[in-house]
Amino acid sequence: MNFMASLAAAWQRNDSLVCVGLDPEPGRLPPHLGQGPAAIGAFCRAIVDATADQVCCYKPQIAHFAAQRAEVVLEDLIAYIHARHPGVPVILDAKRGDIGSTAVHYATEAFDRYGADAVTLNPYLGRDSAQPFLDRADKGVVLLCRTSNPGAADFQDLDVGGRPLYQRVAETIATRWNANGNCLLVTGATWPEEIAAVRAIVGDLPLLVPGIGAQGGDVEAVIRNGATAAGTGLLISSSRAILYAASGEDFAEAARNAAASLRETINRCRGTTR
Ligand SMILES: O=C(O)c1cc(=O)[nH]c(=O)n1[C@@H]1O[C@H](COP(=O)(O)O)[C@@H](O)[C@H]1O
Repeated sequence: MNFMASLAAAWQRNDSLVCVGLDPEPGRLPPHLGQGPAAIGAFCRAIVDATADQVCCYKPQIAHFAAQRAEVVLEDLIAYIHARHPGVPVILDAKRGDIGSTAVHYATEAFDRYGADAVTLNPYLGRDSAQPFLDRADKGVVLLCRTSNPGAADFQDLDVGGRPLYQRVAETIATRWNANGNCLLVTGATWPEEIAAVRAIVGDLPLLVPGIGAQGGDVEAVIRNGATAAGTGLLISSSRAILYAASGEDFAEAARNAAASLRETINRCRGTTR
């Protein structure tokens, strides 16, 4: 099944728009797990097993693994998710972006080495930098549009012919880069007005929305401004608020409760609470 179809199926099956970000931080692992790559693997597997029926996808962030020499742990983790929780897609958060001849290798890395179902990209270098990813029609290509961080406006809001750059990015990707129907955009939860502006431009194109939880984004505003008419179209991502809900031996149970609570809040806002 291609990425968009498995995402739609996961939205439906788990009645969830929650994306759990897998961002293991060495200083925040539960002490009883120890430290190092093996502890990172055990931590992430426990989080996944505790939350898999509450989510529509996972999003491991590559630097959190690579910085700890745990790339093999990341490979094994993505294989583990596919084997133990089939149908839950995995977005590799790598924010790649380079000239085409190098981008080919980044695409191979994300999809063939790591086995990710989708990957985040920075579109700054333009169409040819994204083409090796766009050509993988079965995979998702998640492009930064209006990011969640405080400095997002520095470049993304610059006026380009009467409209801010991020709106040009949204329009160009939705109308010209999405020939295979495999594009998504990143719009931070911390900027709800910008989410509404992007939604108005891109129709039902899915939006990855990080910034809930630790960054303080408002779930209700995200749903109001970003949900499609069908009440989906969003992957609402939270990492630290779920991963580090507790630091003791109950960390996985606490993560499950945090993910379930976010799912409930989202579903209340979109009116699908069962
Ligand atoms: O592409 C991303 O995932 C991303 C885009 C963005 O605009 N803001 C953003 O925070 N992220 C990522 O989403 C995660 C947010 O983590 P928390 O703030 O702990 O939920 C981090 O892994 C960020 O790298």
